[in-house]
Amino acid sequence: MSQTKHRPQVAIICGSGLGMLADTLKCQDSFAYSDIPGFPQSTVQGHAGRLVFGELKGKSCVCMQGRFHMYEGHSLLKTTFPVRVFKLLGVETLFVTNAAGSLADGLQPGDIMIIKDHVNFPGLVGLNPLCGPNDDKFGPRFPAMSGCYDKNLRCLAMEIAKQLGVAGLMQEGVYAMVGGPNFETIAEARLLHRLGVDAVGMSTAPEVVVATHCGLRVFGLSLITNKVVKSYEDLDSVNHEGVLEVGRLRSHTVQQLVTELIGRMEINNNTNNAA
Ligand SMILES: O=P(O)(O)O[C@H]1O[C@H](CO)[C@@H](O)[C@H]1O
Ligand SMILES: Nc1nc2[nH]cnc2c(=O)[nH]1
Repeated sequence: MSQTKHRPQVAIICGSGLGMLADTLKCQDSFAYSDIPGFPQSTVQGHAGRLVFGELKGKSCVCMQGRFHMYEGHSLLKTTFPVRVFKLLGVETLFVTNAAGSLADGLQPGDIMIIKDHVNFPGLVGLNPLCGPNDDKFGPRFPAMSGCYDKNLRCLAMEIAKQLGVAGLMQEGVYAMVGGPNFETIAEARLLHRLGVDAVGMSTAPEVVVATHCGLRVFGLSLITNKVVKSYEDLDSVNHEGVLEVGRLRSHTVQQLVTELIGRMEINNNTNNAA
């Protein structure tokens, strides 16, 4: 903390290809992950590996330009370590963003899904960052997850989208985390679709679990970068370059939305409030 004057209230985790969110911060102090004791290193293209502090619309923020994924070989405790650092820095609200594939017919590449809820597939089989001795300093042994994506922030985001003229690109939906790093087989895609999943990715859920455990308010959005192939007749296939490209194309809209939302949201409201 001696290295920066910023005392962040809001933390932002940038998804694949969404690192430009950090560029909007004013009066930046930036630190390479390699210079921060205990921080893992980013190994994925499109995740720069920098922690950026700065101001956004009068609010003090910290932005992870690059997140950690389970498939990189990090333990879940490591992938979510920054969330607990944010809590200790005094952060109240966590913004999580990701790139995801769409399973829902109504979600097209370039659309933005406000995350209403998630299915944490690794968590369902015991791969959960909260496994092991509970640290009561952060939260309870058995935290509720039924309200982990704040309803007020979701509503405010839709209101802002209307004002920005981008409401047509946005809808709420359910995100599922799978382990990766391979993309889905067609049978897996069909299974996820039948289970009611709208978008799938390889991140986010563990961060949200740890954030909710320690009482952070959470807002999440998925940039839809591709349709997940669900038909044996479909010759399309997804690749990481294409994922990053959609991030670049939608960077301005995502930046506008996040900036406005941070500017207009109330701070000091640390209660979980989801429908
Ligand atoms: O979830 P983020 O970090 O946005 O990245 C998504 O994009 C990558 C695949 O292209 C995977 O890492 C997936 O999780
Ligand atoms: N698992 C998964 N992750 C993604 N990240 C971006 N697109 C996808 C996808 O189609 N599947």
